Amino acid sequence: MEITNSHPLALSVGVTLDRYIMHRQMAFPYASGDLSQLLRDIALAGKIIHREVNRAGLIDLTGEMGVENVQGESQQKLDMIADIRFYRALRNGGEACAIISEEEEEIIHTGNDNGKYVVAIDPLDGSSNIDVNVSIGTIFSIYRRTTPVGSKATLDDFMQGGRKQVAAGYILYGSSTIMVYTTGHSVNGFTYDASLGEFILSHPDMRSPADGQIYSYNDGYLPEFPDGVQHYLSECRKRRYSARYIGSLVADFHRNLIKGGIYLYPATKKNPEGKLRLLYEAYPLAFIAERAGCLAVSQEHSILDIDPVSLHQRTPLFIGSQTMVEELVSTNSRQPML
Ligand SMILES: O=P(O)(O)OC[C@H]1O[C@](O)(COP(=O)(O)O)[C@@H](O)[C@@H]1O
Ligand SMILES: [Mg+2]
Ligand SMILES: [Mg+2]
Repeated sequence: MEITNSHPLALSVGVTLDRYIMHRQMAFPYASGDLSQLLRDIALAGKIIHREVNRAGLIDLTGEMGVENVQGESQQKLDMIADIRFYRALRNGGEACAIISEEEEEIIHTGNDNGKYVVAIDPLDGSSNIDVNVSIGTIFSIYRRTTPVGSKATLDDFMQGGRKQVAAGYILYGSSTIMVYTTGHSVNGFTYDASLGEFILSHPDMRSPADGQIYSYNDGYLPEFPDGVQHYLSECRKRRYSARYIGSLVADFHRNLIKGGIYLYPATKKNPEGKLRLLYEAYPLAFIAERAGCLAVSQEHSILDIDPVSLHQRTPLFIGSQTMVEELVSTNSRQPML
């Protein structure tokens, strides 16, 4: 029996993340490969967390740590594990000189003062879903440092603004684990094949539908939402759109990115500035959203145009299909949103 290239037993495994990154790098003759290595380091940490998430119930990784993070939220064990795993992968990789994390109050210096990049990270997004086996994720944002290489990174390196991100992405630990990221051009998704230990290109050049029929928000807070938002949501209901809310931003965002939809988390009494964090939740997802044809706003402003002032600042977030976000904003301009 002759085995040819197209023989069903010899099907190609597809384009691995490593190979994809290498090819992309070749498109930039002056690229040093540092950003490529940093993306690989993040993927490595993602593989480790994939393993920990999958067996969390077997190795006592569920439940709370019994301490609170800088947000005043009770830290889950997996929040800490993910935080440590990313710190180690970025420290050992050598490309990131500093990190900010949802789980840490201050800037974390990795000791790689010659590293050219800084990373803002939500090591585990959707913490309330960890113990109940619902999709959770990791969100990351990368900047080229502005402080001199060789020196200690400072707050300035993280206060550059959303449009200065050089890369952003997320890893979704769901029915499959997928890493989605952009370096400012196309958005691509790579599904993890644990049997090979490789992320494989499964969602090339992701483009989101211009419109959608899915809306995602926590209905428990509806009475506190501004009139403009309540009016928009009642329109969605009238049109019999589907209400879908997983309670993990990454998972709700990913579904809406693929199917068309909108995720809303306005300011509430509990979170008058909004709940989601600008630097490691809103900025990176807005960077991806805009490159996939979506919009991300807070009130009238694009999320990427909000000036950063502090490491853990929050923002209202409305993100999703262009037509839906535009309609929400115009509904707002007719009725006060906040
Ligand atoms: O429980 P609520 O108020 O609906 O908030 C859910 C939102 O908060 C988050 O869990 C915040 O992220 P973390 O889990 O990383 O703290 C989002 O993932 C999610 O969309
Ligand atoms: Mg989060
Ligand atoms: Mg988190």
